[in-house]
Amino acid sequence: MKTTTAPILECRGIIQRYGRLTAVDDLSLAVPPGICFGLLGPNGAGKTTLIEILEDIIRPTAGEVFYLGKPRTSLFRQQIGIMFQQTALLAFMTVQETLATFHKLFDKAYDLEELIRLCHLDDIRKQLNDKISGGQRQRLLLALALINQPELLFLDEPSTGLDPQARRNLWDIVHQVRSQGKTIILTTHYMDEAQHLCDIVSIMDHGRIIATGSPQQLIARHTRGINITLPPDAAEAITSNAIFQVNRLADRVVLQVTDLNRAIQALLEASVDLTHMSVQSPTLETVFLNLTGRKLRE
Ligand SMILES: Nc1ncnc2c1ncn2[C@@H]1O[C@H](COP(=O)(O)OP(=O)(O)OP(=O)(O)O)[C@@H](O)[C@H]1O
Repeated sequence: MKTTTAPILECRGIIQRYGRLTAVDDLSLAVPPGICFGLLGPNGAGKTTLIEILEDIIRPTAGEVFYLGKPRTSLFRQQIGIMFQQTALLAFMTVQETLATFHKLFDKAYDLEELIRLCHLDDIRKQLNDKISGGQRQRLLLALALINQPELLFLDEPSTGLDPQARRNLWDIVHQVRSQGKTIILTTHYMDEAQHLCDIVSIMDHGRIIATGSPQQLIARHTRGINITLPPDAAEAITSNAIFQVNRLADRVVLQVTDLNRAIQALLEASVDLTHMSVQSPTLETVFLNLTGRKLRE
């Protein structure tokens, strides 16, 4: 028998208007508990607006939000964790003092030493907040978002501006939080971040959700299965047909194909220079390109 899990968070018919602009356009979604749910979309898609509505920071023009099947109460903000894109930290406080100050505010707070270990803050606990690196700051902000032991954690573009190593470090912690059974809702511009962290992804564009599924499901549903990449000036004579779907980007041409042998044969017959050809599996970026005709970051 198929069992369905009740969503931890659900919204129905959300509309957010700013004057004549509709930032969120009649949007509904349901997030099952215990997963990492990603909202992916280009600049201006409406991700931050939607997430701030879900966090109860903005009251929408129309629509309803339910937490654990019920309308949210005034306690909701104390029950969840939010890692904001920008948070001011007091420069004269150390990392440990900052954590201890917030720790005192909650009855059901995370064990401080455990939290410091989880977020890899041990080595910097005596450092002043304005003397820590970008990656260390994000880990501190994540620890602050977790301090009240929330079941639902919001991460708004958590790794923006971090170097690859700091991103990986943050992702490892997010994985651990997810493996503790917490539900995570994150927004990101980065396909690799969504692909790495998220069980379910919704792709948003122009205030609407245009596709939802696991990264693998979205890739299987919305791509041809194989990407051939060539330099931008190669394959000028190739147009979309039964063999190829052609996407010409500023820095490359991507040919999406289902049958690699047939595609390469067709390219050779058309005298296309394959010296700089590479073959990849499609990613969420390919999904986004196919659904919107645009790159994620244009
Ligand atoms: N307070 C506001 N007043 C007026 N317009 C707003 C306001 N907040 C957002 N917008 C507009 O709503 C649209 C959606 O913005 P939003 O920040 O939600 O998008 P986003 O997907 O989060 O983009 P980004 O990835 O750049 O953060 C944009 O056109 C934005 O300019």
